[in-house]
Amino acid sequence: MKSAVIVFPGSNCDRDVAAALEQVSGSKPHMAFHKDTELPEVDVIAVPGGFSYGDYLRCGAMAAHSPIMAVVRERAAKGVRVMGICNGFQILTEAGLLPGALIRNKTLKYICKTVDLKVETTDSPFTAHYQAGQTIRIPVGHGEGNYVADGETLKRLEGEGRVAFRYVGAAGAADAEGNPNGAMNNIAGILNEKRNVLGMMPHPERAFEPLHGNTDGRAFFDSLLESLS
Ligand SMILES: NC(=O)CC[C@H](N)C(=O)O
Repeated sequence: MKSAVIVFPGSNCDRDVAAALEQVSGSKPHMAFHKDTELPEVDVIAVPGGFSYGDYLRCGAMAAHSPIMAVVRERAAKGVRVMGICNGFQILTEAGLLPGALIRNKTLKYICKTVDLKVETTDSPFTAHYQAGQTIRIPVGHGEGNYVADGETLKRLEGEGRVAFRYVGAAGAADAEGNPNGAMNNIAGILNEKRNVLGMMPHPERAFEPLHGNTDGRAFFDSLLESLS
């Protein structure tokens, strides 16, 4: 599995996601800079978390217009798997690669904690290694993770099984109690129509190896590897 990680000024999860990709695939990801206008042939592109361009004007708004994103858009259209984690999810929505938007958390506070997520679909190259309906624990760290979309978009996401992960309460049911940011329909992660682009606010790369205290994110990367074999 060949991969690339996009590095913006202010990215801070680029190395974490690169470490997970390297461990799972055995090959070092190509680290691409925001100003680059080319990428080597890769199977997977990671748009990592962080504070690209200092989160001005909105999280992800400026990064979405950086030169490398034209290449990411092109590759996504060709079916390359593109994952946006946290700030990466914000960038992919700002770039129009995923529908909806991420606005400020309902508490107006930055939230950093581990949350329960329900795996809503295993029909994607990012989630095939989980069990449908499985509850996993993954860390979040964001100020603008509140997913919003118009009614028509939500209906399509739900109807087409494109909600990948949902925040759940302690009992494993989708509910407001487990939802840290106020996201509509408790949405934590979504897929595009072709299911090769995924965005999620929680960080699977922060729950990847035993040293992290939790390995529930590992299956995310294993799914990608397996989808390519
Ligand atoms: N960890 C992150 O990617 C943070 C995302 C973004 N800067 C926010 O605060 O919402």
